[in-house]
Order: sequence, then structure tokens, then C-alpha cells
Amino acid sequence: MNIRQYLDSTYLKTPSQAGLDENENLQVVKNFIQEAIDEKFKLIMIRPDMVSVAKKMISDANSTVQIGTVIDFPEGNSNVEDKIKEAVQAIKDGADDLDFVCNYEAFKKGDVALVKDEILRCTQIGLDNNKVVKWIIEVAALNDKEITQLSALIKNIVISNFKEADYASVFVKSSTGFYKTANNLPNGATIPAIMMMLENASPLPVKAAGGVRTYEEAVEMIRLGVKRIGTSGAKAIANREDAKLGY
Ligand SMILES: O=C[C@H](O)COP(=O)(O)O
Repeated sequence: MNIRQYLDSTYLKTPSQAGLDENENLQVVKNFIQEAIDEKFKLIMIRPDMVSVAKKMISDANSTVQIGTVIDFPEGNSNVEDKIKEAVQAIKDGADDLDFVCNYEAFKKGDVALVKDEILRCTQIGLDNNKVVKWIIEVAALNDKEITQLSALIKNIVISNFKEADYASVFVKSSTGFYKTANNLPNGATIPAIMMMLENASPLPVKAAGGVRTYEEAVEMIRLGVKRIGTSGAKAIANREDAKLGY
């Protein structure tokens, strides 16, 4: 298996989350982008304000690394107009993938109409611009029934409004990796949550993100059926595969 094809190598910390000043964090992001170029990763996931920096470095290096960014991250509770504005700017700056945080709190409160509207309109903008769209549902904030229902809702919106050829470009994604859970419970891609997503999102692909650290965990997710893995441990995971293959 070429595990690099599955990995969205991810760095999403703000300067304060990283405990750095702006310049120091910018240097961390630049090093992270250079690592992806050197490692020939498929895609990096970075904050929207870093997309143009990445675009320049990647094109100066004649690299094929793609750029993904997060929209309305990490809470997902902005209104749809703000989500669209942020997505349009990210597209202008050179993003290939748009990982939107779904307004999962509105969904939990029963405001399904709001969630349907943002999924429809934001997905439309992504697909009209030939981008890959991912919907982060934040599984750690949801119960099993909500994971099932929200995965199915995204699937049904896509099936009812877009052509079959587009289905592979709209993912349901598990987590931001930034959700604060009580008692340090896992805040990312657990196997039961991923299984529920796979069952209810199909034929849309699923991205597992949050807490995937080892090669073995990544392989397990791929065996379950996920098509992408978002991880801040991409280099260690890819290098473990290289070592197994004797590179
Ligand atoms: O989308 C990706 C997540 O932020 C990555 O989470 P992680 O740092 O737990 O690998």
C-alpha cells in the first residue's frame, strides 16, 4: 500500500496554541511545508492564512503537493455567508481541498434546515471550482445517533443535488482534532465512530482525522475503508512504511 496517497499531513495550530509568536509559528509552518515537499506527500492541511505561503513554496519547488485548508475552524458555528467568504478567499489563495467544519451544535439543537443550507451552498461552491470538499462532523461532540444521522444527512444532500461523478469529491470527516472532551476522552477518529460514518455516508468517502499517530492505526483505518487520514504524524507514519519496504 502506498500510505502517502492516504495522508493529509496536518498542522493547524495558531501561534498561541503552539506557544509561539507569529514569526516562530510561521517558521514552523514553512518547515512543515518543506517537509511535505521533501517527503512527496499528496497534500498538506494548514490554516487559511498560510495557504498563499504554501502555494508559493510549492510552486517555487515545482512540487505536486496539494494544499488543503480548514473553513470555520474549529467550532463551525459561523453563519453560512462567513463560511462562503472564507472558502472563496482560500480558493483564490490556491487551496485544493476545503475542509469545512459543519455547524454540529446547530444540528444537535435540531436546526437541520440551517445545516442543510450550509452543506448545500458550501459544497456547491467547492465543486463549481473543482475542489475537494470535506465536512467535519466532530464525532466527539455527537452521540451515536447523531453521528449516524449527520453522516446520512450529508450523503442525502449530495446525492439529491449533485451528479454521481462528484460523490468522490465530497468527504465526511470525523474530527477537527481540537475538540475539548471531558475527562480526556478521545476527541478524534475512534474505530466505532469511523464505522458508523462509513456505514451511513457511503457512497461518499470518509476521512479519519484526529489522534491517528501510528502506521498501524493508519492501516487499520484504511482496512475499515477510509479514503483519507488527517494526521499531524504523517512523516512518522510514512517513514514507518518506507522502513517496512526497506527504503
Ligand atoms: O484534521 C486533522 C487533525 O487536526 C489532526 O489531528 P492530530 O493532530 O490529532 O493528528
